Amino acid sequence: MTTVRVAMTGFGNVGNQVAELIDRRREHFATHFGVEVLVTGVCGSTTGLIDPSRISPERLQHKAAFEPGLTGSAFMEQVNADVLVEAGPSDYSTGQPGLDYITSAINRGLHVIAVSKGALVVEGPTLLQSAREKGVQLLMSGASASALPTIDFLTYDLAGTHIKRIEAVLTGTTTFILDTMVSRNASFDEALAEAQQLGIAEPEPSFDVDGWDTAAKVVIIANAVFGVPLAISSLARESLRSLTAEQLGSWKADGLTPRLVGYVNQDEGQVEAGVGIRLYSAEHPFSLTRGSTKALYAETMDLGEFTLLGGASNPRATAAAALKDFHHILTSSE
Ligand SMILES: NC(=O)C1=CN([C@@H]2O[C@H](COP(=O)(O)OP(=O)(O)OC[C@H]3O[C@@H](n4cnc5c(N)ncnc54)[C@H](O)[C@@H]3O)[C@@H](O)[C@H]2O)C=CC1
Ligand SMILES: N[C@@H](CC=O)C(=O)O
Repeated sequence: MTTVRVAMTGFGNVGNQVAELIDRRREHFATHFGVEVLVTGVCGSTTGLIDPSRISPERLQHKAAFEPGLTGSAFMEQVNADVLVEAGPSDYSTGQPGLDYITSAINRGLHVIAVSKGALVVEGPTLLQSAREKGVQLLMSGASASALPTIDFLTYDLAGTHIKRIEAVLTGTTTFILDTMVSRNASFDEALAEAQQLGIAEPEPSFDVDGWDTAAKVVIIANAVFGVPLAISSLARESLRSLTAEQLGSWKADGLTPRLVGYVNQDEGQVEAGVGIRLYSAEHPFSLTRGSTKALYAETMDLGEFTLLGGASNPRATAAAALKDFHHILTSSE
C-alpha cells in the first residue's frame, strides 16, 4: 500500500482535530484510496515531534516529549512529508509564520492545505503561482469559511459561468454574536465570551468583530476564484462594535436581521469588494442563519442565483474541511 505522510505546523484547536480525524479515517483512506496515511511530524511555536514511521495519537498528546526548538525552518528541513497542513496563527500584516511554512513546503514539493489565512492574504497570488510551477496543490477550504463551501463551489460547480456578484456571511462568530444579542438579549461582551469558549472566535477577537476575518476570506476567495489580487487594507470594512442594543432592538421590531457580510461585485472588469453590516427581511435566506451558521449567495450570468446556508463553525468542522482538501489531493493523485 502507498503511504501518504502528513506534517502539521500549528497544533492547537484545529491541528489536534485534524490529527484525530486522520486517525479515525485510516481505514477509509485504505479502503477507498489504497493509501496508508501517516502523521510524521507536528510542531508548535517552540517544540515539535518528528518520526518518519508514524506518530500515534497517544504520542501526539504527550506534549512533554516534544523536542524543544524543533519548529520553524528546523522542523521543515527535517520532516519527511508529502502534505503539509498549516494551522498556525493568522497574521494579516506579515503572513507569518504560515508564509515561511507554506513557501518552504511548496519549494520541497509538498501539497499544502492552508487553514491559517495570513499567508494567503499577504502572498496568495505568488503562492498559488509557485504551487502551479512546482506541480503541487495549494488548497484552502479551512481558510475560506471552512465547512461552508466557497472556493470549491464557486470554481467547480459554477465553472465557466461569469459570477457577477457574491455576498456571504463568512465569519460564524459574527452570526453567533448578533444572534445571541438579539435572541437572548445578551451583551456584546457576553456573546463574544461565549464564542471564544466554543473555540470559534479568533484568539484575537478584533479579527472577528472588526471584520478582519471576513475581509481576509474575501481576499482569499477573490484571489482564488476571480484571479483578482486584493489588498486587505483596501477593503471598506464595518465593525460590530458600532452596533447598539437600541439599534438591534429597533431592527428586530421591524423584522430585520443584521448580518456581517463580505461582498465582491464584478462588472465589466471592475471589481468592488468589502465588508459591511446588511439588514435582511424575514423572507431572505440569510435571515435564517442562526447560531454560528454561515451563508453564501452568488449571482451568475448564465446559471441564475444560488444561496448556500449552513456548515458548522468550530475546530472540528474546520478540520473536516481541511480533510476535504486532503480527499481532493488523494482523488487527483489516483
Ligand atoms: N478555530 C477555528 O474554528 C478556525 C480557525 N482557523 C484558522 O486556523 C488557525 C488555527 O486556529 P486554532 O487551531 O483555533 O488556533 P490555536 O491558537 O488553537 O492554534 C494555533 C497553534 O499554532 C501554534 N503556533 C504559534 N506560532 C507558531 C509557529 N511559529 N510555528 C508553529 N506553530 C505555531 C500555537 O502554539 C497554537 O498551538 C488560525 O490561523 C485560525 O485563523 C480557520 C478556520 C476556523
Ligand atoms: N473566527 C472564524 C473561524 C475561522 O475562520 C469564524 O468565526 O468563522
